Amino acid sequence: MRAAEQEAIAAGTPGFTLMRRAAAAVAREAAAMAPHGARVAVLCGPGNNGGDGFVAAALLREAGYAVSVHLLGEAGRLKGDAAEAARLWAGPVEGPALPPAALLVDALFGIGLNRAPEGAAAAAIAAMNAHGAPILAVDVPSGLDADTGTAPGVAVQAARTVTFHTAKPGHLLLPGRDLCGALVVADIGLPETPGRLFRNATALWGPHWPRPRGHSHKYTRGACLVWSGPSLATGAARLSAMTALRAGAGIVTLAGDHAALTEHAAHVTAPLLRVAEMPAELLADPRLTACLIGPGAGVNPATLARVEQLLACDRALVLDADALTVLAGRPEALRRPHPTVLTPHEGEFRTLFGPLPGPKHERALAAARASGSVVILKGADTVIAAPDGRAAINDNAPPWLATAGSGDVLAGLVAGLLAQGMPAFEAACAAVFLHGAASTEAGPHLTAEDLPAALWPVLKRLYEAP
Ligand SMILES: NC(=O)C1=CN([C@@H]2O[C@H](COP(=O)(O)OP(=O)(O)OC[C@H]3O[C@@H](n4cnc5c(N)ncnc54)[C@H](OP(=O)(O)O)[C@@H]3O)[C@@H](O)[C@H]2O)[C@@H](O)CC1
Ligand SMILES: [K+]
Repeated sequence: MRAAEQEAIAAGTPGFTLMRRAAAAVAREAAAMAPHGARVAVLCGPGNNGGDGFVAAALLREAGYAVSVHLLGEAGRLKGDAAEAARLWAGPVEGPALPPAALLVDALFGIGLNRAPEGAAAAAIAAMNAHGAPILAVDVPSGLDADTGTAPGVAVQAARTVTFHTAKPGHLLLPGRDLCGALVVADIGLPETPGRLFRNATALWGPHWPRPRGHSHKYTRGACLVWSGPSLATGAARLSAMTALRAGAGIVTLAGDHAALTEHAAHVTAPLLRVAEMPAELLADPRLTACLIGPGAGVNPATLARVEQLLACDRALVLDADALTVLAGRPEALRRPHPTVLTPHEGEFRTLFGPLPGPKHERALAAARASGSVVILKGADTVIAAPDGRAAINDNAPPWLATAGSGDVLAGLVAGLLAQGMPAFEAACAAVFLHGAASTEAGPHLTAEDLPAALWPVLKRLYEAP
């Protein structure tokens, strides 16, 4: 953000012009939140976030709102663009105590927050939260660290946050995403800056989406092997297999012992069923393009032996659940010269990689580098990280996706896309995004069994997009 701002300024756009554009977006959002003419209280801080607040206040007053401006600190100590902004505000500048108002604009701290708010700053944030009016946060809810999504102390709970140019990690990672309320990203005319950290969206992986052609047959669409758990633990692999088929893999094989396959046979029709003791018995088939192991597998020496056999093969591989736990503390064992995707939740992640420091996307990146694998670190704010340094934060998962079996569906989705030759990072990002979109499609009270069906309309819409 700072680099984009510097580049724009160097190219001839004054910083104050950027501030005016930012403030115009703030005023636009405020007008959408408060009835025309209503009282709006704007709380400004000592830096340029406060500057945005001053300019927005002037614009809102011009538009007919009854605006009061409150400053934390002394007007005489404002510098640069913020000082210029304060001069634009012709009305009185009051202390931080807030009057009754229909809307509060939080322009206290933005991306310049550098420590936990204390004293008067903490009190001002607490007073905003206790006020009762909805809060529109400028750039970042004050107190939230835009780089990490964490709050070092007290933070504003906004109803809406308007940020500029692009979402920051703190808007997407929890608890930051919840503190933001609805997120609006406003264009302020900054140049595109090359980056390696993304918000997960169709544009990130759409160009790699595998589209079957007229001459496709089931084996050219990719063949996927899903290793089953034993009898009475087969449901997880079944969910994965059905989702891999739905994702477009031409053929999916469920493999395991006879008793397990008997259970599968009672439930599914499309997947092939193969009795096998070890994956190597099936890897001789050259048409097989991707394998998945872990759902329902069990944490035991047999699972470890099967995982090691699959790691040694030359197919794309997804390791989930128990297949990750059996490799506790040995991420280097995952290094292989073929596409590999790991799908740990926080507990499995810690077991495999140990405690890593830093925000979620940095921990996922460190794990991706340590394992040479694409890591999907699951949660309500799932992060996808690649060993080459790319990472994406996903924010489209509804809370009702937290249900038994949804992880098995995700693993199957990744495997189905890998089977079709999609590159690992893109396949992982697509799977996480579509998983969230399918849960939104299915709606509250979904069960994991609903997800493969809910994926169908979501996938069909992908093909309708230009
Ligand atoms: N970049 C861009 O392209 C654009 C940026 N724009 C806007 O500028 C904002 C960034 O402005 P910024 O850099 O001045 O930082 P900002 O968030 O105002 O905070 C710094 C001030 O807060 C203080 N302070 C910090 N923590 C504190 C604490 N815990 N408790 C108490 N004080 C604390 C800190 O004080 P100090 O550390 O010096 O004591 C300093 O005075 C950005 O979020 C966006 O709104 C737009 O106008 C358009 C284009
Ligand atoms: K703010």
